[in-house]
Amino acid sequence: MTRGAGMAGRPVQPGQGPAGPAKTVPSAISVRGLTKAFHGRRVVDDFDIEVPTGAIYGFLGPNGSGKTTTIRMMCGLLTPDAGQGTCLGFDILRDSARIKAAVGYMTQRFSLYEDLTIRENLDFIARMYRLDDRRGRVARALADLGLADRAGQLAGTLSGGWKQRLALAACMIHQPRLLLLDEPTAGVDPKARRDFWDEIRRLAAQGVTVLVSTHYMDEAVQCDFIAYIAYGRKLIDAPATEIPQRLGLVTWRVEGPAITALEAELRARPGLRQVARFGAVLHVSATDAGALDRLAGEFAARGTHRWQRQTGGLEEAFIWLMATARDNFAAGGA
Ligand SMILES: Nc1ncnc2c1ncn2[C@@H]1O[C@H](COP(=O)(O)OP(=O)(O)OP(=O)(O)O)[C@@H](O)[C@H]1O
Repeated sequence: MTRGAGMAGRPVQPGQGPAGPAKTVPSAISVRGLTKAFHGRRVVDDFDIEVPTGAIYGFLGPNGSGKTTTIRMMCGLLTPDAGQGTCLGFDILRDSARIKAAVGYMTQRFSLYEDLTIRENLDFIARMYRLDDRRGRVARALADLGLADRAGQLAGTLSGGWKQRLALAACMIHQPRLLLLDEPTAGVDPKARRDFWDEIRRLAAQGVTVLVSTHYMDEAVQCDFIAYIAYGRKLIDAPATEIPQRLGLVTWRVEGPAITALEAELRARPGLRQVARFGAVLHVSATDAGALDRLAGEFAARGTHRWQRQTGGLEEAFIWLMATARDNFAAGGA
């Protein structure tokens, strides 16, 4: 699935063969068999992926599962022990300098100068990249992200949400075609999160491909595709909307009085199931549809609560995945 109909017919990238009219857009990333070991321990194992141009691709998984290492290898920032592929049409093993020049990287921590103004920070980054028309680029970056009115403000005095906007503006100033986001909205208020993701969607619609490494549901639900990684292996890789179905997750929605007491009772019942609270409603999910349907039937027969079977959503799937995985730092392996 390629986001943004306007993308069709973009020229084929170098290394992908001759550009002809109306060619389909090549994948932004196409890698096979990526493997990496540190100190004899394999932290990424035989990783394959195709990332469509303009997609927002989420990388989920427990701490230490290999998400960052995988992303760094795909973008030519780290050399794999084995495997091959292309990123933005460049060979990940041979052309890492060209890939790096086309990638914007937004880390979790604010890494700009707090005692420089917004404009000075952007100008500094533009100098680092030795960009032409610095003044124009900085002005456009300020305007695009709604920062023009605040250009003279010291970066250190900005709120979390504005700092994040500035960080995004800074990592887009060289107009990268691939954006790497590492838990980009951690610790940012909900309104700023939404604004941030609106901006990311706008960039994706223009053809910027976005890779997001995250532990947060709010960020996962913004992604078009999700790859779930544990112990260095990709366990699931699918369009976000298909993830619940891939897990085989069935969900019952429960409404009614004294929902907290019911939640406790359901949690106390043996069997592998998930009870997630969404306000005054419970979502009870499991992969064993038969067992869950019997449980729902038994509780519904009491007549105290309304039980409705529904298709599992990404929220339930995300909670399921994160709950079943432990941190992977201590994982053994070859
Ligand atoms: N340069 C390195 N040298 C040695 N070990 C490393 C190095 N980089 C990563 N590791 C180890 O590789 C494993 C995978 O790390 P990685 O950062 O890729 O995981 P992650 O899924 O991104 O984790 P997190 O969600 O905590 O950021 C971890 O056990 C980590 O300690």
